[in-house]
Amino acid sequence: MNNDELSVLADPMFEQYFLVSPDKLALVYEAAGIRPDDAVLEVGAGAGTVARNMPPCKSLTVVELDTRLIDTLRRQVPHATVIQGDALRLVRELRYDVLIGNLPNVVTEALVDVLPELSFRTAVLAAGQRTDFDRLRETFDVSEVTTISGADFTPPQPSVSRIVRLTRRDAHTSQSV
Ligand SMILES: C[S@@+](CC[C@H](N)C(=O)[O-])C[C@H]1O[C@@H](n2cnc3c(N)ncnc32)[C@H](O)[C@@H]1O
Repeated sequence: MNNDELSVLADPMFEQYFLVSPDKLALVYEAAGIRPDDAVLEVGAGAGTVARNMPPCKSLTVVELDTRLIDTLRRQVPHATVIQGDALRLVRELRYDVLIGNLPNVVTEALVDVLPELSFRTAVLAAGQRTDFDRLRETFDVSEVTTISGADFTPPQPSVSRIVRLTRRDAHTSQSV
């Protein structure tokens, strides 16, 4: 799927900017630390530009709210389980080791509130400059991976987002023992 086709699909009402920068995608995959036996969940999967090159894993599930994008996701990521629905509900219902998300900022804010209740190992999330991750530091190691904006996306995203990595502290401890 080329950039013109992605631009036609994008709906600003849903803050649909699709991450296409190979360099930034590589940083997302590296930060996620996906292992071959991991179940991976991507929320707000858009047109599948992140999911289509996800590193090998046991299973890949992608969630997207916009019904218009579901057929595109099925075509772009044929090996994934594609679910149409609300990420805020599905993150609680599904089981996964790694969570990846680039949701609208208001949805990410709500997602951050529920993260401590969930049982994933690592999350890599795009977030606005104002999203406060400090409240998660008791439960997670929090680090900023990079920023994404402008031509990293198709169509270009006017604002700057941060890519933030969260690793559960107890998962970190058990790996290093
Ligand atoms: C900025 S786009 C990112 C798409 C893709 N992850 C990427 O980086 O190319 C955000 C996506 O989240 C979807 N979205 C918005 N609210 C959502 C929700 N509550 N649950 C699931 N997806 C949602 C939008 O339809 C849109 O496709």
